[in-house]
Amino acid sequence: MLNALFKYKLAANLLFVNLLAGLTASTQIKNNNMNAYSDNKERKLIVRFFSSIGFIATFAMACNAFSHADPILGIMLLVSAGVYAWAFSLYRAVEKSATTILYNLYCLMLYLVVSGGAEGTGPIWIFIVSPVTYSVRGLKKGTVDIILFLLAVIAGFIITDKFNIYDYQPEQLPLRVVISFIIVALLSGFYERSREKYNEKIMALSQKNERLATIDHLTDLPNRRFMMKELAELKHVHKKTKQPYVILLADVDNFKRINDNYGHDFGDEALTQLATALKKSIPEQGVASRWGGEEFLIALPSCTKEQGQTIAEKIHQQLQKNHVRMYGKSIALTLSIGLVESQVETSIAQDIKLADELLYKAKEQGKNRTCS
Ligand SMILES: Nc1nc2c(ncn2[C@@H]2O[C@H](COP(=O)(O)OP(=O)(O)OP(=O)(O)O)[C@@H](O)[C@H]2O)c(=O)[nH]1
Repeated sequence: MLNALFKYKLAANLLFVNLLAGLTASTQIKNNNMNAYSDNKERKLIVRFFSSIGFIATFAMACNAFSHADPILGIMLLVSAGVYAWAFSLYRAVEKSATTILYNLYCLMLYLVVSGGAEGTGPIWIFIVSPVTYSVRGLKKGTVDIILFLLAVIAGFIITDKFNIYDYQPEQLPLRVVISFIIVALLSGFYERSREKYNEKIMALSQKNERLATIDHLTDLPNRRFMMKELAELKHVHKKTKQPYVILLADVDNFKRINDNYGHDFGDEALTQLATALKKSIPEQGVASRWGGEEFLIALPSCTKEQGQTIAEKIHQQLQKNHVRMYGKSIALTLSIGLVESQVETSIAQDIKLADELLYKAKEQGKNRTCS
């Protein structure tokens, strides 16, 4: 009878551990999808999954304990099932829910160790602990928790032996359970470590791709795509707070001639040095972007038309002072700029169109100037 019970519990335990491994693996597959990556969402899913499984398992075990005339075990399991149900309801407070699930599990496991559970098979359940802990806590916190839990289990076995609370048969069972637990914990820890490393790599790759998608590779300035997002944000804030901002649309003068006279490489170098000069000339909260070709769009948050004109003037002066130098050749770049202060009632497209018109006015008026 005891043998059958032992096998049944062992099988149930294995099924449980495999289920947890499966869930962790499916989480990892989902995490591979860079667009859908969200640690927090996955964590919530894991915590909710564990609390529901915990509730179902402990509730079924409680019914079983009552039917086998073991009311104390039955009550303990019922209390535990109640705590799991409560943890499930804490879905949004994910940390609180995770801590509740874990410590409820530890208490129940320690009780099973000390009391022996049903006919001395209680300790078999402790193998659930390491995969649940790592999935919920992560590698570092999980390892600390598992070590503390293991020490408590060893203390539990010593206490049962010393005070004869439960007489384990065969006598070697506690030692074997502890050794197997350590092996399972090490394997789970190793798996969690590779999973975390893999996730870190994916996150780094995702950030790199995101950066590449928003940065112009020649000048290292944000690209047009990034600037469109920035402008949308500025317009949104402007509409809410009425705080003005300015856009400068700048075009390099006679750039075709520079390319023709000095070569394309020199032209590239000129654009790179121009980008550096722009970054130096604008305030820290300003954003200079490469709008396309030899055109640059600069956004100046919390800035009036007059302040924008001062900054545009600074840009003209900076370019006059710092010539582009390469292959022993040196030339002064000049820019024509269209300046627009954003209005609440205008759209981003309208602001850019107006800046473009003003830029061409600057070209018509003889270049190397700002029109607003
Ligand atoms: N070297 C280099 N040249 C570029 C790049 N992008 C655009 N250009 C060149 O910039 C030049 C722009 O010429 P235009 O549109 O005629 O303008 P411009 O010569 O500056 O004349 P204005 O705008 O009237 O002052 C073209 O010859 C493009 O090939 C780039 O990334 N590198």
